[in-house]
Amino acid sequence: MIEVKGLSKRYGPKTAVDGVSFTVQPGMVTGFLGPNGAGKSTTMRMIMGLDRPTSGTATVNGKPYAAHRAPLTEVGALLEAKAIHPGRSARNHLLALAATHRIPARRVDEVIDMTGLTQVARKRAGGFSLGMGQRLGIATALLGDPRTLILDEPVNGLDPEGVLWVRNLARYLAGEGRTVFLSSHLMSEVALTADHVLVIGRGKILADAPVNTFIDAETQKTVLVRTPDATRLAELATSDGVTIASDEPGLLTVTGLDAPAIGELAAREGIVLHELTPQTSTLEAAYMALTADSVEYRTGEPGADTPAEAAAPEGANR
Ligand SMILES: Nc1ncnc2c1ncn2[C@@H]1O[C@H](COP(=O)(O)OP(=O)(O)OP(=O)(O)O)[C@@H](O)[C@H]1O
Repeated sequence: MIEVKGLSKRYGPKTAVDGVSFTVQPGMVTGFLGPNGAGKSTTMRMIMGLDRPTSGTATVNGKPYAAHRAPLTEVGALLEAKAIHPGRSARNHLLALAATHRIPARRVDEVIDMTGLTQVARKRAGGFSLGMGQRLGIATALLGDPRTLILDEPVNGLDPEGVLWVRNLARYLAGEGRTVFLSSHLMSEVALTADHVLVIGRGKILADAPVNTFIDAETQKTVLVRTPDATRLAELATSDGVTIASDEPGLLTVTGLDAPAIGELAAREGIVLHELTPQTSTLEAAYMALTADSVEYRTGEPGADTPAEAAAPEGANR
């Protein structure tokens, strides 16, 4: 379990993390989402004792990281900065780490096997592709068979097979009762992997909820209706709290009424329906709705009149 209380980090005038409190529970995968520069990596680094908080506390399995006598068996982390000697082989890197943490050498071969690195384990890590480097980072995180895993962008650089592997691994580890905390920019991936999401924007926690609760809270349910009598149905369905949009003749997107209510209204009025489809909202839509005001680095719309907004400097936010 990870417990963070009132955690803040300031870099000079910049507040990277602003008094965040949350708990990451064992037995599930928690996704950590937020726009670029929102404070995800800084938060994870403070949990791992790599950055000193300006204020607040972070504990893993009940203690600050540095207070654990055998930290690698408590927490395994994949963080962005790679601390591996480029001339060393992956196996030797893991063996050296195992030796200094009293982890048996056979565990090195286990994690090499688990992460699919067997073919390249004796090659210089300096020649590794981004994906192989990620696998080695995950192997390093798993080395101590830790109860808690912190993975910053674990699918970065992985091919589709690698992405699927990380998803299955994260779910498997959570299924064993471990705490799995991972950040990702890939919303569809987080939707498939995580049970719970924490959303951070400009250093503050914006949401802390089960994935489905978060999606329901941040998005409006819509129903797609196809009918040759669209104008009449739209007139009959319009009331307080109901909005109807029509992007093409005969097609309505209804917000504020569910599919059974629309179907029953149509039946009462003798209106023929060709399609009645509840639209499922996505994690991406919920995330976009929530973080719209928290984006630090915003790009202009393609084809918009003012393309100069791309990579706007800090402080130029709206
Ligand atoms: N060492 C540092 N010195 C100064 N500012 C920093 C430092 N590290 C991070 N920051 C700033 O703190 C803020 C949070 O950065 P952080 O890397 O935690 O965000 P993030 O959510 O991980 O972003 P990304 O998704 O782009 O990785 C950013 O504005 C960043 O520029």
